Amino acid sequence: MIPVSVVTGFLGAGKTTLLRRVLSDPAWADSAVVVNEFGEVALDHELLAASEEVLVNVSTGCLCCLVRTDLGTTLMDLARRRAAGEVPAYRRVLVETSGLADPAPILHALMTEAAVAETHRLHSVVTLVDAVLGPVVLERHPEARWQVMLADRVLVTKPDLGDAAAAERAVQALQPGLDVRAAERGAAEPAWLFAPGEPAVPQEAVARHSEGVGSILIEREAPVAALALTLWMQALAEHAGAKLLRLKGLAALAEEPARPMVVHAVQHLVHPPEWLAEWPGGERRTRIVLIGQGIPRHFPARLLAAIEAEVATA
Ligand SMILES: Nc1nc2c(ncn2[C@@H]2O[C@H](COP(=O)(O)OP(=O)(O)OP(=O)(O)O)[C@@H](O)[C@H]2O)c(=O)[nH]1
Repeated sequence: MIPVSVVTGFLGAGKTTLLRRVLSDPAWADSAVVVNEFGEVALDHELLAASEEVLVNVSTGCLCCLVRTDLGTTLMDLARRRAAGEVPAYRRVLVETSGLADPAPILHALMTEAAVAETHRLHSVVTLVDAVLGPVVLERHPEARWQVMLADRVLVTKPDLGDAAAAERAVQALQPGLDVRAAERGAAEPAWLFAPGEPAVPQEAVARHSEGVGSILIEREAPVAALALTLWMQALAEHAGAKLLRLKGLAALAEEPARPMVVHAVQHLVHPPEWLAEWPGGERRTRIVLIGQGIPRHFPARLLAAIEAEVATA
């Protein structure tokens, strides 16, 4: 039986950061990782793959809605390749769900779908709650509440930026007595994170979602001036505020087009950019995904064009 652990948590809570850290530990590098993202392009896959030699499978779309076909097929296909020696003999599977996933149908499928349940065992569910936005997110988004209610343990992330104790109280209000710890940038003990849990079999096979959430893709062939990009992200975070659930992507800067800058924002919080050593797949193109609730479709691209024009004339 192959143990499967589910890593969940709302958009931008720090799931990819945690997995990168876990996979850099030699004792945990023999894990297969299945990443699911919401949005039109998959970036986590590139961020993870760019940093580590791991198995990554991606499906864009919502795993909890595609779960019958996608997750089951992915796990069975991986297991077949493992048995055939086509991929390393991984010892466990870590599933990173999309931030918008209701974990109930995912857990339901893992535990009840015959072929999967015969070869895989649901081992544990760890949910990430961000210390900055966690309490508000838990109040506003049903997916985030289900993620906590179905967790075996919760890791509070970004304690360096927010009130970890308040986030823990919000978590305990949903599941009193839950094992909660805080760690910065995924620096939690993997043996604790992935200790065996007692996942409940949820009744729900159908996902429950926040209303009106959609993704917008910004693509650019020409590099963008660093100042324009920074001003655009700040303006979006300030003006779209809570409607901007997530922004992330790879940007080609006019000042340094040879390597991609990784940009991240979560609601009003703009994280400092990071750099990748090279463009994944060699494609030097800015690709930024916004996940929003009620953001007009053309607003982000028009705002960027207006700021670029302003910066060019300054
Ligand atoms: N200061 C600080 N930043 C963090 C911490 N954990 C994650 N981040 C930053 O938060 C941003 C989002 O982190 P990700 O790991 O991409 O979050 P995610 O949950 O995988 O995001 P989605 O897949 O879009 O839901 C990145 O800029 C990270 O560097 C932390 O503990 N402290």
